[in-house]
Amino acid sequence: MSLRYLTAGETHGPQLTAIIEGLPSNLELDFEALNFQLQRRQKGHGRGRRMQIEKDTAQIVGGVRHGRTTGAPVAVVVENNDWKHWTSVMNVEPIEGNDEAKRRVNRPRPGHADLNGGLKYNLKDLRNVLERSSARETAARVAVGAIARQLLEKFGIKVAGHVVSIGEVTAETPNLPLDELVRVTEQSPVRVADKAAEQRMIELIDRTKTEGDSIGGIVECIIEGVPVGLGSHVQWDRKLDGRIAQAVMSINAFKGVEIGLGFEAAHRPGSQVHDPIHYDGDRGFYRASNNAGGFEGGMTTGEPIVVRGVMKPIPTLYKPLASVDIDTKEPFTAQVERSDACAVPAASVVLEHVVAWEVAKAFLEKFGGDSIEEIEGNLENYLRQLADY
Ligand SMILES: Cc1cc2nc3c(=O)[nH]c(=O)nc-3n(C[C@H](O)[C@H](O)[C@H](O)COP(=O)(O)O)c2cc1C
Ligand SMILES: C=C(O[C@@H]1CC(C(=O)O)=C[C@@H](OP(=O)(O)O)[C@H]1O)C(=O)O
Repeated sequence: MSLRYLTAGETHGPQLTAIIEGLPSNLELDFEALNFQLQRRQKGHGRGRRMQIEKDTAQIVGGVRHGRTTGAPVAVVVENNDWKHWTSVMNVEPIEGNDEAKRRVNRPRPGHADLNGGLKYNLKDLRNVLERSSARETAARVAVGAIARQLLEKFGIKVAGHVVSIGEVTAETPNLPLDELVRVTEQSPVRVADKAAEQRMIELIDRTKTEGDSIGGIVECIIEGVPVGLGSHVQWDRKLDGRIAQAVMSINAFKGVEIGLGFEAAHRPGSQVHDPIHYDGDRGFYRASNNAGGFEGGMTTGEPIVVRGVMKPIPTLYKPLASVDIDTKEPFTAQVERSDACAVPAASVVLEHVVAWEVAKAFLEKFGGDSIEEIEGNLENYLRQLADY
């Protein structure tokens, strides 16, 4: 059985729940590291008041004993602290005249899931759509991805992420070793290593917020230490770059994805795109450049995986756009719900974890076994085969 997960839960409900199936036994989990990733997702300049209410921590309520996976499904819960402020809104049906009716959503926000979800599911209170379409769900996905990340780390695979740009402000990306990039960007409120760009990004976010507007950006994830040959060229749905692209596009508000050079490849001749092949007795086959971002033929090349995602500006605007009241069909401005002005730094953490999940899944497809020890043996055999090639 391949690795899979589902999440459930509303943004203002009691909790988010995730069930992961297909993890091997004997994976030692570092709960502190898991919660550290959840807390990283909450940070970043431009987020709204909700992030001061939440202190995300994961409770593992199945599949783990004595700090190690047992091979059974792993169940993870992240509680919503905000639930206590929303119990009546969530539990009492809004009817004309009651307090809950004031929180009914009937003026869909352009750019959010409100109108499509209301029409599709025949829901007259668009809160029923909002509650699940909210990116609160990405807390559950980071919890799940953080477990996948620990599996990868067990085999020497490292994951990092950072912000490339916010609006028109682009950060210089210094050529730092991965650990150093992680350390430096972690201290930045906008997750960049470029101090001048950081300042301009902060000013841009503040200005945008004051104007009642929102702003998006570009985030990047890098994964190092991946062996050659994860994914496969033989079938469309086994191409790992394609699977990563789907995962990235599934993040709320992500509207584009690039691997390696990405869209820039369209502007260059082949001689300035493809990565020449070299061989060294110690390293084996390697590339001096990595324009391919770690993929050829849907398979990893052994070079770092480099994935970029584009986040559109947040849909909820404090100066709302034109909308239509779904009751009267009269023109109205869109509903204003509490909102972030910019969540690009947080989104970089989500990106890391959805990509880590896909890589872990492909890793288990290739080296899978029911226990960590069995996987270690399978990986060792494969590395020997590569060395003898
Ligand atoms: C970390 C994160 C935080 C977000 N915060 C908000 C927010 O506060 N307000 C909002 O309207 N949208 C927010 N979004 C974006 C919406 O969830 C998203 O636009 C919506 O679900 C519609 O989906 P789509 O943009 O992918 O079409 C956030 C997205 C992410 C990744
Ligand atoms: C709760 C989170 O993000 C939320 C994502 C979100 C949306 O519409 O996507 C809207 C806001 O919800 P609220 O109105 O409750 O503040 C964000 O805070 C989170 O990231 O944990």
